[in-house]
Amino acid sequence: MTHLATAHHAAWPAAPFWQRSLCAEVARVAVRCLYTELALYPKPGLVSLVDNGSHTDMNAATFMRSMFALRRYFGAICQAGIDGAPFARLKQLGIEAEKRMLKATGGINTHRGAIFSVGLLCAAIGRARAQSMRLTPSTLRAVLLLSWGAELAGHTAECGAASNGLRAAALHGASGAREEAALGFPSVFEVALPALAGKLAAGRGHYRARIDTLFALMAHMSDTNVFHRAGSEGAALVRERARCFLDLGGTAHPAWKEAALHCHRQFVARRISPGGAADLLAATCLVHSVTTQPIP
Ligand SMILES: CC(C)(COP(=O)(O)OP(=O)(O)OC[C@H]1O[C@@H](n2cnc3c(N)ncnc32)[C@H](O[C@H]2O[C@H](COP(=O)(O)OP(=O)(O)OP(=O)(O)O)[C@@H](O)[C@H]2O)[C@@H]1O)[C@@H](O)C(=O)NCCC(=O)NCCS
Ligand SMILES: Nc1ncnc2[nH]cnc12
Repeated sequence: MTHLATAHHAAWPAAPFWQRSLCAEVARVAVRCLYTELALYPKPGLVSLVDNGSHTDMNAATFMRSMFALRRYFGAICQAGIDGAPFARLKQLGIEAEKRMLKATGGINTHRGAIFSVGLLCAAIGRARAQSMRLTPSTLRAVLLLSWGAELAGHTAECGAASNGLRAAALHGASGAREEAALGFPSVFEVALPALAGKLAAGRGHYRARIDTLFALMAHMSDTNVFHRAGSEGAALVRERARCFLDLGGTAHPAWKEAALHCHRQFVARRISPGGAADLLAATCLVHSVTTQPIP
């Protein structure tokens, strides 16, 4: 049994064995997906094991410390889903996780969005399994919205909160993580997951399929990180460059890596960092993993 599973089993001795096993596995897969995202390269503007992208305040080690700090959170929020916990409980777990993230990173925001998006999907996995539902993309999306859709809709207009995402919404009319969740993660279930599954089915391999999926997310979604850092012009550039990459065949093009590296340099020169797309890539990999590979 992995260290994480042992630790999880020790943390929740009261839960039935199947719940402890599920939560330990979901936590393992969630952290693996965050690492998969970090390790992917080239990833325009984003931190990887190769360089820090558009960031001066964080690097791969910062993200690794953050992932380690979150290793139990994803299991705990999956357990909350199993228990049928209300949104308020999920939010409490997320806020506690944010504090652990900030302590581990010295105050740097590496995964606030992932704590929210990946956390919610871990809760949906737990809820679906507690109701003996097969883990399919449609059942996970339905469980998410049926269980917490009303509260997520209310969360989009949280008054009093100050955040880059809410400022981007006010300044640019951008939608962000809140709206994405309230709609049941359309960028994941309607764009990224079909892209990932399609590229894998086409024999593209996991590495290139993930690159194409990241560009599909950048071409489609409203990323408040981009609006916050580079305004509407920056957001338009991200969409245009991503669509151009995909229109030329994505990673099927023989010079795809040079094109992606050029895009990376362009974004770094403008301090553009599509952190939301990075989070939803990790979320997509999580959903793909649990819906295509049986969880013990
Ligand atoms: C719901 C919250 C995430 C709050 O959202 P809000 O938009 O109000 O606040 P932000 O602080 O701006 O967080 C949004 C983060 O979500 C990611 N994101 C952006 N657009 C989207 C999108 N369309 N869909 C999904 N996710 C999106 C993105 O997160 C990633 O980027 C951050 C790192 O990049 P960086 O540029 O460094 O970001 P900053 O440090 O903010 O900017 P600089 O100062 O460096 O320039 C990192 O967070 C990545 O994860 C956005 O940043 C959430 O805070 C909330 O309400 N939580 C409640 C508790 C909870 O989580 N509960 C769990 C279950 S309910
Ligand atoms: N690799 C990454 N670089 C910058 N911001 C991110 N947010 C989530 N993953 C990220």
